[in-house]
Amino acid sequence: MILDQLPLAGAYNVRWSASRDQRGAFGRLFCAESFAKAGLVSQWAQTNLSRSSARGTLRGMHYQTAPFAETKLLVCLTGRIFDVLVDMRPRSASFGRWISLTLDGALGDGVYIPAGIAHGFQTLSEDVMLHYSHSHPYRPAHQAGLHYGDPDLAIDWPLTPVAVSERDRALPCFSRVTDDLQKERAPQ
Ligand SMILES: Cc1cn([C@H]2C[C@H](O)[C@@H](COP(=O)(O)OP(=O)(O)O[C@H]3O[C@H](C)C(=O)[C@H](O)[C@H]3O)O2)c(=O)[nH]c1=O
Repeated sequence: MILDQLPLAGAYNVRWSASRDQRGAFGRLFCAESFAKAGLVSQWAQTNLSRSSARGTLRGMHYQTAPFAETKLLVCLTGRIFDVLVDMRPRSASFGRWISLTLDGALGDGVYIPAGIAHGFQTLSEDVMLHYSHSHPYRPAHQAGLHYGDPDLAIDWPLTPVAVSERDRALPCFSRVTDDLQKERAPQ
């Protein structure tokens, strides 16, 4: 796999550099040694599989709060998604900035999402399957998120969102969440 730094510090596009032959293709999605050498998380507490049926399905924006803030390695297995990362790290130069990238299951595209980043995606095709590796276990009490339609973030979703969960519809806007985070940014 090939790690390409993204505009948010510590985030990477993880490209599947497969060996191809007459049978098809084979390649690594993750390597503890390579990830540790690159200073990335190299141990996972949990993996998840996410399946979305309809084109336009929107999930997010999610993150876990401390002490269960999690790093994620997401790999697109089938279909295509518009993937979005929002920097929630109070001391980051890109605090409050969002970036997007398209992940294609046919290419085995992945993204490495460091702790402190809110993550969400919208499917660009039907029948999308994603594989998640999480650095920390799931803790419902530490589940947090941002509203995908936050006017301050103005995330440029490519399609009209469909199949948004009630939980995601009720998530707060960035300005409400960051009041506390801004206090963290203030010089000590
Ligand atoms: C993450 C997780 C969820 N669940 C349960 C909780 C809900 O009853 C159900 C669906 O969870 P949720 O609605 O959070 O699933 P998504 O909306 O797809 O969230 C996921 O997609 C967004 C974009 C992410 O980045 C999150 O890391 C990931 O949680 O599975 C578990 O039982 N274990 C788990 O580890």
